[in-house]
Amino acid sequence: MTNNPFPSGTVLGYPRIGRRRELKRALEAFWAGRTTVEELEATARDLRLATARRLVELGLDAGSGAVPGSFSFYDQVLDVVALLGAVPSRFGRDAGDHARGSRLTLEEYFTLARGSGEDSPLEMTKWFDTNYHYLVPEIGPGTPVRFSDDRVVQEFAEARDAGIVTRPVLVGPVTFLLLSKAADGAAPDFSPLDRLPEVVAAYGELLARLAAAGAPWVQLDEPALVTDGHVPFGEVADAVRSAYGTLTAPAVGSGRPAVLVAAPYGGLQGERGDALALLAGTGVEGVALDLVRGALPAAPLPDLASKLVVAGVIDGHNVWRADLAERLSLLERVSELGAGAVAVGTSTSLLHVPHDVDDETRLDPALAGGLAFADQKVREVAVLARGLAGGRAAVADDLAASVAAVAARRAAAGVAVPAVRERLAALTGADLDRAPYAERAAVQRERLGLPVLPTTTIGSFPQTAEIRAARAAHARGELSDADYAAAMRAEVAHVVALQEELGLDVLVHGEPERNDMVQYFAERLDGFVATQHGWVQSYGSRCVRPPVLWGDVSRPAPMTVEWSEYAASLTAKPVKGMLTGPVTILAWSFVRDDQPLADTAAQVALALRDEVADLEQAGIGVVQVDEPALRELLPLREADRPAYLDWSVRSFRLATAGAATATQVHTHLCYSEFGDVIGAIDGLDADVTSIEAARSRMEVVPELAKAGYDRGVGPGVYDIHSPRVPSVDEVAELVALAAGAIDPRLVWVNPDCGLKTRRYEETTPALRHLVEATRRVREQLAG
Ligand SMILES: Nc1nc2c(c(=O)[nH]1)N[C@@H](CNc1ccc(C(=O)N[C@@H](CCC(=O)N[C@@H](CCC(=O)N[C@@H](CCC(=O)O)C(=O)O)C(=O)O)C(=O)O)cc1)CN2
Ligand code: MET
Ligand SMILES: [Zn+2]
Repeated sequence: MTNNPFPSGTVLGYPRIGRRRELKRALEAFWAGRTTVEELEATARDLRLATARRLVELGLDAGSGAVPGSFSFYDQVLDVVALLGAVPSRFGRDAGDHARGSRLTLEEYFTLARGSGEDSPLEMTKWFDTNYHYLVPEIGPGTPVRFSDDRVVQEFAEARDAGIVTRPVLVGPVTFLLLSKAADGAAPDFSPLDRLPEVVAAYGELLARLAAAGAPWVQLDEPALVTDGHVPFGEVADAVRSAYGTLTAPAVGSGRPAVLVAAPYGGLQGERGDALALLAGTGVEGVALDLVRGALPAAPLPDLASKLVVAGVIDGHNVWRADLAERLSLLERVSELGAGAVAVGTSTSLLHVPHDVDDETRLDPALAGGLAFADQKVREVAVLARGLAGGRAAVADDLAASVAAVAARRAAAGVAVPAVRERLAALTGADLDRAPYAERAAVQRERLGLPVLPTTTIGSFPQTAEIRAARAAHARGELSDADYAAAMRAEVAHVVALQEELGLDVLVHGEPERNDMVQYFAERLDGFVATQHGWVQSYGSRCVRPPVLWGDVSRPAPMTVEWSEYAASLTAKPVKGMLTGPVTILAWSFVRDDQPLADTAAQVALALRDEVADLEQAGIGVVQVDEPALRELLPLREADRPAYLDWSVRSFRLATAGAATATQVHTHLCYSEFGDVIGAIDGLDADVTSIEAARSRMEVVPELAKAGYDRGVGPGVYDIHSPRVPSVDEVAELVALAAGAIDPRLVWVNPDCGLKTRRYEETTPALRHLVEATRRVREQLAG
């Protein structure tokens, strides 16, 4: 190959939720039974075509496969489950349907994602180091696997008929199986990778059909290749050779599209092995490299001579406008690698960024000028592609404008605030330490007077339609500040009364006033700005609006005190103040890239430290600092992990170590495989840690005990991600299991996570069962 097939450049994927969250609304209307499946399909088709046309309008070629076909109704990993018909047996799919290779209905597809009745859905977990969640496939020796779904082909044909030749994007077979878990009941030595040949055969069938439909390219995403995971590199390498050897072998079918393997989220050349050399040695026609997170390969690779390299020089994961002159220099160095052709691309799919900065009419123009959301990034790609082909002179004005924008951002007022920097510089090790735990525990026991197995919740109570409507009306100016505050106080009073009635021990105010646990704080801290329309998909139809952390962070005024204080005034029981921790605030924001994350985290931590002090001043004796994203930011490469764990733990301690000995500090972690961070959990030095545990049947508790953890622990006793109400027996069994795995005096009883996405219909009985189950286990322990 000597010609660049994508002279306009390309992007690895594009947001699919819609500029105004059209897909979210269509999905939720369908799930609620308000619309038909035909209406949902029609909305999705309109969205796909509008997206393809927009990408062409922004500069991508319409005829070559430069436009990615990256739509999904729910999740791209679930899409491969559907492609393979790999439905776990508990969903009771008809074997005849599978044998005929018939497509899952959309209803069946959504049942896998959301469960139904007593059927729990597939587990959900974090997609690499992002705030996107995918559904975890369950693959056993007997799980059906065959080509079952031609949706990808239909979507290609639909765009083709509208005049746009797209490049279908799918998760690749190796990553799919590495992200799968072994189905329940599989032998201990079974690995999902054992099913690679059948999975690859199904992809082969898909490729043949895409070729027949006229697709010149297909993109297979293999981000697992940029991580140091639990499967040894040698096994991964064998899988890659086998999968891509088979898929590109001349013998397959009547033809196939050219294959582009994309490796977003990091570099392919790891300490355990070189996955770039590995891919270069296969028959794939192209490799897409993440040159934002990953380094440029140090030496030319002869095997690339016949291949396309898509150089991912535009950051798909953050929102800063690029210095295009500097990016063009990087592209010129990519050209020296000896590849057959170099096309300009993004480092990752644009799934992680909002649609369009131009929608943000309320942003300070100085800041807006430094931002690039998805649409701006497509334009950046197109400019670089013209620069690469035609030389710098061809795009001189664009280069100059980008350089000026980056310089202006760096120099803007508020980016470096001397008072914030001086405070940071004056910190010492003593600022990270509290009194020894034994001393704290004794004083806190005295102060709080809690029973054994204290019960509590993780913070939020249901965000009802009324709460959201009130906030929306307030934002539109239709509800005054005073009326909005009164409505939220009424909600707090209701939540406190409910907890009293249920008999919980440590109460919360319920967080009704928070639109989101990160955005709420960002809106109250200097150095951040929130967006109006900057929605990003988190999972399924759920979205977040990550704030932009652009400057030095400080706290102009207390952020949460009035709410906690009000809740405490309504009850004699302890009320837990509720803050989001520094690592999570960073992880769920778009963060400045001009200083180490550790420094940014420390600034956020200092603001939280002041908030903790103000809560204490107001008489609050228990403060929870949530760090659900602690595991999420864990670097994908082993070598980078110790430094991360060091700064992240320090930032949490900086936020909390100012607390008095008598103040009980809690933290909360969820969405985690905790094995890799057990040491860090201990290092946080919180008095109590609540942690997701129900789906894994408390297995984290013995792990903590084994690691010598000897402070309070609240393993979640029921999964809040499903509407299912757990029975008293079920909860009692889990509480007893936890109390048997660690000193029962350390055990707290709570749900797995906050209740904001649930309804009261489920929440009230579930918590009633939790309290009753705890009462039973207390009796057993006493007797
Ligand atoms: N940032 C973040 N990341 C996280 C989590 C989290 O809580 N926050 N939790 C984990 C799981 N992820 C989640 C992500 C989103 C939601 C979620 O519930 N999102 C809501 C939006 C939450 C929000 O921002 N709400 C705002 C805006 C709500 C809204 O859409 N309002 C309507 C108007 C409503 C009306 O008029 O009635 C509109 O703007 O159109 C508010 O309450 O103020 C949704 O998609 O529906 C839950 C979990 C991990 N990552
Ligand atoms: N305090 C927060 C809540 O209950 C913690 C959520 S962790 C994603 O919603
Ligand atoms: Zn949580």
